Amino acid sequence: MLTKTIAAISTALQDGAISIIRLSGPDALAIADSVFSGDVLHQPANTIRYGTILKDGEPLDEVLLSVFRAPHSYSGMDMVEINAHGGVLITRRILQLLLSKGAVLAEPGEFTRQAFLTGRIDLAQAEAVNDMITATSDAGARIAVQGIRGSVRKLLEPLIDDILNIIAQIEVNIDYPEYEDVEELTSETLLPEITRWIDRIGRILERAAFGQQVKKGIDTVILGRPNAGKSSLLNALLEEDKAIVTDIPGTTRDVVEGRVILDGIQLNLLDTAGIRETEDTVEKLGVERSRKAAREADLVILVRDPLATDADLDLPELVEGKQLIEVWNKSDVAPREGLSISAKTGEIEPLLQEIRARFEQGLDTKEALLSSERQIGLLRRAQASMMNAQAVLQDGGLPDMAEIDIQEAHSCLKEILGEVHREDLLDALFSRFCLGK
Ligand SMILES: Nc1nc2c(c(=O)[nH]1)N(C=O)[C@@H](CNc1ccc(C(=O)N[C@@H](CCC(=O)O)C(=O)O)cc1)CN2
Ligand SMILES: Nc1nc2c(ncn2[C@@H]2O[C@H](COP(=O)(O)OP(=O)(O)OP(=O)(O)O)[C@@H](O)[C@H]2O)c(=O)[nH]1
Ligand SMILES: [Mg+2]
Repeated sequence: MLTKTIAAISTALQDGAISIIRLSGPDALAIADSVFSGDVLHQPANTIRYGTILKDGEPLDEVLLSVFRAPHSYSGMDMVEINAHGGVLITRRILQLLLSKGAVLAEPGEFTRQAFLTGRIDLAQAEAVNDMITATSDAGARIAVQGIRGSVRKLLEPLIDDILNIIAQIEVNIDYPEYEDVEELTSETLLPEITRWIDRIGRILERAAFGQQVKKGIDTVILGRPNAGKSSLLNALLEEDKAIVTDIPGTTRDVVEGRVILDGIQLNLLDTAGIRETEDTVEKLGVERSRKAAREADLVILVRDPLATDADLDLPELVEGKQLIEVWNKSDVAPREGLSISAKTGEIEPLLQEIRARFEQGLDTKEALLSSERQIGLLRRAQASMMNAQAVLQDGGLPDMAEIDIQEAHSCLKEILGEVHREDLLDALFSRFCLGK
């Protein structure tokens, strides 16, 4: 796999000021040398040179060419970057020329895959590179840059080391039970250790759920009685007249979507039909959609109408397990104690502050955050294995009977960093990357 030299266009395929064609692999320098006016083979590492790309002696483009030498490059292999005039046609011609000289067209994410396989980065760092490209909010980008810098390894390595130490101790106890210098490991000493690991993993998982929300945006549903001012609130949050507002209860029938970034945190907003008993077929379907949206939300903003006479909504089953913020609307005519806003006049600052307070926590701390589905799945498996080990010991089992579960947990944690990996899973992971990354 690491014997071929790959090439790809790393900039977007559209006319632009400059485009970059990348080469990576053992023949990168030689292939570049065969098409460049200057001497690439003797060009010092990490330098850029001016020259011409030549095809059969004919000049194709005037370019800048950079050289990186293994292992000090993005991919960890020899690399060349050609900075061309950014037209789609000329960029493609240069790529074709490189392919004709023996380079192989890269697969999506293959430069980053090389970086992983040469050991320059771990798998969590590779995932963070893609997270950076797909980030849609400042908060998402902040988590990604920490990930690129290796935050996941920093977070997990102490735990992995602790577990490995215990495994080693169990094995020594099995192999040399009579050995005097080895401290004997009993279920009594091991059990609290395992409980602590379960807690540690649990805390990481809790924060990971938060990291995941930040990455995809917080699915936020605006819920309430008809006429409470939900659509007005959506419009105020978006600063745009997106949803229809009238004084007729039951105006909103279908779900209306919007997206807003609040201090770097993305809210995926859904305005919904007011919830009430109704015989109207269309409205009924709308109410059902409101309930469904609420069930799938991360955050429910319950809008209360101080002018309404009907009973408040009682939604325990809908909001269970999610963040709930209750606001009184129409503060311009009927201010209330507690969170009180006016969607109509745009005075919604108290609500914004409450949202910030709920979701900002942890964002500016330097503490690392997991956010990938793959990583979280593995972490859950590690936790489940540790719980098995805990149960074995609690049932009076000896440490060596819990070893297999502890080992399983250990291997899940290592898999997060890619220290054990399966080729097909790597294929799936890197296929989500851009071509040329
Ligand atoms: N032109 C260009 N811009 C780019 C990239 C690139 O590959 N090329 N990157 C990627 O897509 C990102 C930068 N990431 C990079 C990460 C590591 C190395 C690198 O050469 N690392 C070596 C040397 C470090 C050093 O000189 O201190 C190393 O880690 O050993 C380069 C780029 C964003 N911008
Ligand atoms: N005075 C005042 N009126 C408001 C406020 N917010 C909304 N309204 C009015 O309340 C009525 C209903 O507003 P909407 O935003 O359509 O209410 P809704 O909750 O979306 O209603 P449905 O879609 O029918 O469920 C409109 O006449 C709005 O102008 C507010 O903050 N103050
Ligand atoms: Mg509405």
